[in-house]
Amino acid sequence: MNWNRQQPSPMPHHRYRSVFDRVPVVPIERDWPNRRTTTAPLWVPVDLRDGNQALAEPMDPARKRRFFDLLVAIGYKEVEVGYPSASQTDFDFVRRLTDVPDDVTVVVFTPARRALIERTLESVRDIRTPVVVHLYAATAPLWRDIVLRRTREELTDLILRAADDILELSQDRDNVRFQFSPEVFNLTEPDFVLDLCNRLTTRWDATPDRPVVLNLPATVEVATPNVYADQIEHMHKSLDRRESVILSVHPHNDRGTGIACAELAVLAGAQRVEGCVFGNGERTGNVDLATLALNLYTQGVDPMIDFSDLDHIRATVEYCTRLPVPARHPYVGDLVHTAFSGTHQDAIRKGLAEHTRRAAEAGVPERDHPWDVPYLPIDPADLGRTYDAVIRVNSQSGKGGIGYLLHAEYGVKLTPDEEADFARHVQRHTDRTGRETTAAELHALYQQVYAS
Ligand SMILES: CC(=O)SCCNC(=O)CCNC(=O)[C@H](O)C(C)(C)COP(=O)(O)OP(=O)(O)OC[C@H]1O[C@@H](n2cnc3c(N)ncnc32)[C@H](O)[C@@H]1OP(=O)(O)O
Ligand SMILES: CC(C)C(=O)C(=O)O
Repeated sequence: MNWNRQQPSPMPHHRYRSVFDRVPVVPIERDWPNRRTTTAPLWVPVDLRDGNQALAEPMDPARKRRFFDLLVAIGYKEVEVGYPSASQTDFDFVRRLTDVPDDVTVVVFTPARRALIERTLESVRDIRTPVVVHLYAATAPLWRDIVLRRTREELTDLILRAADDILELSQDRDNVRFQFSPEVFNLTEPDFVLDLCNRLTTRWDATPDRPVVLNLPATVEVATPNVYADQIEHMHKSLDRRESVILSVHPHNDRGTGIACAELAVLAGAQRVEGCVFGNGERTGNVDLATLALNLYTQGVDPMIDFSDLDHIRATVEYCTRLPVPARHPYVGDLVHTAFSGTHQDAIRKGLAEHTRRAAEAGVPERDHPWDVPYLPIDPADLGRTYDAVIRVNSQSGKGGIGYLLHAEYGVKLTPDEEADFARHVQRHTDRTGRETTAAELHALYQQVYAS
């Protein structure tokens, strides 16, 4: 019997090439599949630069400042604050950042052009706290050939001259460190990008006390995450002065696997991750730092960032970016802690009751007891949320969810037989209306049905 009846699609897939035909992927003895992540990497939000450049209306200074203050308040210790040579707004915002806490590093982003480097360094002239000057240039062949129109040698020359300019213009500034990003690292020949990175750490004289950040972006995501992990592990194992380099990654999300790329890259040796708090950024966005942090949290690892008031963080980010967070967004979306379906509701209800029972038995507050509730990978209360939205009723629901809601909202406790009977009435009602039934409507229906 032929169970596979799929037909070739009419779409011209022959126009596209596998990543393995676009860039040499060095075969490596990979260690990353056997590793575990037990500590948080250094997080660097780039919302004020990469996120900002993706907005139809870039943030005004007030919005930028509000975003910056939020990032610092929740625990980020390094923040990319802008592209100061891009606009007067960006420049002025950075110029005014003279009250940054001592333990927070600001990163400023610049292309490899002397005049723009001068402007960038001018923007941080009065900042006494740590500063990273972040130089970027595209290194992948497609960009070299058609955008920059330079050979490998010419591009190396351009980048090293820019590195020298940065060195010269910051020579009396002890608080300045350096970062380089070979843009579209993931489509760049490994020998070329390795050579370039090594030349930069030599030129900038990277030391353990004054490490250079080498940030290897998947500027446009083009491969499955294991390929990116291999590329990162190759660099991790091959770079000169490794102990004087902070190896950083900067995934985008074109294939929807930015999170996986970052997680595997950390296993592969990356120490630092750049992204945006809820994944804003060019096209499908930068990697989502909130999801990455909370993924760690749900493995029992301290993310080192405080997401315990997630709705406040979300409201601030939505205000600053003018972009709504979708209902299904991991951890923070309106519907991510909600079950409409009957068997899930039943499991959650039993799981919550069992959680309460076990905590009491152990003699610890419920908020301290290990969390193990079916279908809820995280306790909504840990994110500052209530259990109000955990169960909602429509035609997909069953007696368990209906009973839970009536009890939780109105203190009406039904016996199992009563629940089963009332659920039949609710089912008829939800089938007829086709809508969700609120707790209030449920209660009204209950009173109507059992009035006498
Ligand atoms: C992956 C990333 O996120 S990279 C960051 C992208 N972000 C931004 O572009 C936002 C801010 N940018 C800007 O405000 C402007 O692009 C500026 C001020 C930097 C430059 O503006 P303009 O001088 O008008 O140039 P334009 O925007 O057209 O950029 C194209 C030029 O930059 C060159 N260029 C591109 N990247 C780089 C780089 N990293 N270093 C040096 N030159 C570069 C291109 O080759 C091109 O030069 P050409 O005109 O000689 O062909
Ligand atoms: C140049 C860098 C860091 C970048 O924004 C990207 O490649 O997406």
